[in-house]
Amino acid sequence: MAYSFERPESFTGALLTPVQMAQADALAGDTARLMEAAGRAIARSIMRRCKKVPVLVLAGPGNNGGDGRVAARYLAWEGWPVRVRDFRTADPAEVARAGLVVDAIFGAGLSRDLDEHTISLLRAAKNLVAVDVPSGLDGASGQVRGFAPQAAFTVTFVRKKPGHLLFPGRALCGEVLLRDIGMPVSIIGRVGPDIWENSPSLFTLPPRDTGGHKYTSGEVTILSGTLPGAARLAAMAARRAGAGMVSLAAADASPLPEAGIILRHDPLDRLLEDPRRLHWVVGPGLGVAAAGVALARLLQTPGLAILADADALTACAGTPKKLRGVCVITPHEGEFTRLFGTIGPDKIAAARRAAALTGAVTVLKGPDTVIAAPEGTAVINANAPPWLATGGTGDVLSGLIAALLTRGMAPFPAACAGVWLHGAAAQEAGPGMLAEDLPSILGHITQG
Ligand SMILES: NC(=O)C1=CN([C@@H]2O[C@H](COP(=O)(O)OP(=O)(O)OC[C@H]3O[C@@H](n4cnc5c(N)ncnc54)[C@H](OP(=O)(O)O)[C@@H]3O)[C@@H](O)[C@H]2O)[C@H](O)CC1
Ligand SMILES: [K+]
Repeated sequence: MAYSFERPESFTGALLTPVQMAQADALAGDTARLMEAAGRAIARSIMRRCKKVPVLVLAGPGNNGGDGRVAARYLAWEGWPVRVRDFRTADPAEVARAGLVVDAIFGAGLSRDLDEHTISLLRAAKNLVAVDVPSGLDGASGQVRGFAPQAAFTVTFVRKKPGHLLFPGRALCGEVLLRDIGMPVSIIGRVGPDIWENSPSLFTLPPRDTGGHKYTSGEVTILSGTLPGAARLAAMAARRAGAGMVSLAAADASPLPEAGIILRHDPLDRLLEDPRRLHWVVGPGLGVAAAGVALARLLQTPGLAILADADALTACAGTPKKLRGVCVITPHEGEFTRLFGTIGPDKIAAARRAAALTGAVTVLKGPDTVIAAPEGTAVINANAPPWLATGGTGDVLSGLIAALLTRGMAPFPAACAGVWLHGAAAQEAGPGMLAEDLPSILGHITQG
């Protein structure tokens, strides 16, 4: 059964694949009315955002082309100089002369790579607005079929598509304007979205337990090893994000961490004797061999919530079934590839495959992080600024998600919340941010 969010149909963060969009169209059964609304929305967006210049609409053979033709009619009514050309006979020289090109060649019905003629047309455009998606962009995966142009903005309908959020699609679309064209919400519900854009609407942060003591807020134990700074960053994030107690478990005599973090030198078996010690982070800076041994030992103990990251993932390279029993995994692309093989052209399918194989909520990190649940629900995150891609930020994310687990969140919403809050904290920190700047910001944005 799919993970169920509250208000799933009306929530505009639901994403529809091109196949699901076609199903919705078929169920709605009134394409002409929807196309009229779509064309009007495109024309309005252009009139609001662009100076009045000669417009050339490149129209394809399907309904994407139909939307473009309707848009041309509305623009002409408003006195805009506009011409429509069938993409098969259009001339690149004419495209190059246009002040604005409306790319209505292919949308959801793209079925193969663009041919040379279509590529030469789209390459010639100097200023382009895309209808639904830039032609050549696969709306399901964000991948390019041969070529796709850079749009100034993209006008899409009903719900965004995964390809608007996944790279390289996200960059090619420019700003994505989502327009309501009167598709009944009940039809979206019947199609059954199973991919979502991450946002606070997907999760509820539990209130901090005002009447509780440090153990009722949950304890996180983070294994520390060869690079103790990584475990410390995770520990700082976990403390700020509301874990009641945070322990660093170090086999050797590591230097003292910050006040407030408990350092334990006890062997793992001894630590596991404490029944309150339920939440574990294994991997950041631990060393691959130590991580493999510790993970195997933790997995022998029933009832633990284990987050595996970094060296714990590398320790399972090529044998991902060793992760069975882990609750959340947070691989970046390299770790993912070592575990499961190449991501391939469909990042959502890859994350789903990994989640199904391991039984763990899979956070496939990147500028377009995908979070997948073992039963297949997937979420794409789009709030991470580019400066979040710096050393140590992954350790912070691990500690943050572990803290949310100790606060009682289920693994999937905890992962969604962690990824979103991580991006929000980085935005607040601004360019030039260091990973160690994030925990203090998390302190105030993770209140329930
Ligand atoms: N609910 C909505 O959101 C609505 C969206 N609308 C718009 O409709 C399009 C989808 O329309 P559709 O007709 O299904 O598909 P396309 O317009 O994208 O194009 C399909 C035709 O294009 C041919 N095709 C596909 N790829 C290529 C290619 N690389 N080279 C040449 N020809 C190609 C395809 O041929 P086949 O051989 O595959 O059949 C089709 O002929 C959506 O994007 C919105 O813009 C509606 O207006 C209403 C509601
Ligand atoms: K298009």
